[in-house]
Amino acid sequence: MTLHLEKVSFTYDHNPIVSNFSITVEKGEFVSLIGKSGSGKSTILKLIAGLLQPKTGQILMDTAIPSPGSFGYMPQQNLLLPWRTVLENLMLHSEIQKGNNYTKEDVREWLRKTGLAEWENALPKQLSGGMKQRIAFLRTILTGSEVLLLDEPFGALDAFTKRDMQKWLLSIWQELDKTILFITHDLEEAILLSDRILIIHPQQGVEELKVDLPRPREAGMIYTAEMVKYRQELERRITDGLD
Ligand SMILES: Nc1ncnc2c1ncn2[C@@H]1O[C@H](COP(=O)(O)OP(=O)(O)OP(=O)(O)O)[C@@H](O)[C@H]1O
Repeated sequence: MTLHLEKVSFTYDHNPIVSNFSITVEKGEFVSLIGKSGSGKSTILKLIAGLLQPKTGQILMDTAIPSPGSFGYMPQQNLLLPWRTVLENLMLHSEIQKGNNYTKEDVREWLRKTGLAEWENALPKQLSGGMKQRIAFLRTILTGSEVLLLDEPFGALDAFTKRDMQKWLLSIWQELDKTILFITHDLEEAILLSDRILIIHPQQGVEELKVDLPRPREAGMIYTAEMVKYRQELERRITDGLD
């Protein structure tokens, strides 16, 4: 299904944060949102997730109002419950989300597939930052939603862990056939992961850059001349704003 945001606007305390914002995201696309701090990226994801209501405009899946289960939202903080093991954290949606029943065995299968089986009984405090983000991402997948909304999932990780996570995420996404909207401040990350990058200009709108690099993407691509060209183009567009 195709996600449409049509002339969506939102204000906090009468301050316009998102103005007349329109985008279309096709099923299975990987789309990144970048823009200066405070440009409204997190607000846009929260509007799509249904955590905030647009003041005007509408959000549609094809032509219908999305159902509550359409989106899996991963906020900036991973929000794993500290008293629950990895397995118990991953069972959460099966326990609380009507119509989304999966078993512990299903979760174990996911943990095996994603190389995390040995962490099943660990508590969040025993996990590294990267490992916590992997579990939080798995939990987002287990919502069963077609569209995953990921708010800067790797922002707090060191460069090496980040590289591992990007590879891991791409390998899972290639299997999944899910749509991903991904916020990042890291231009290389946006280019390496995305089919398209949306550059958010506060109050002015959105620009788009299509990334025509072949898939599967390899980490080594960040050293290519093409990557440098995309990077320069992005930097220019973020800094210049819209005419
Ligand atoms: N709960 C809130 N109440 C009032 N203003 C808010 C609230 N949350 C965010 N804002 C304001 O809305 C604007 C957009 O915030 P948002 O978090 O969407 O930006 P962002 O582009 O995701 O920023 P960053 O890249 O720093 O995460 C900012 O000016 C912020 O101060």
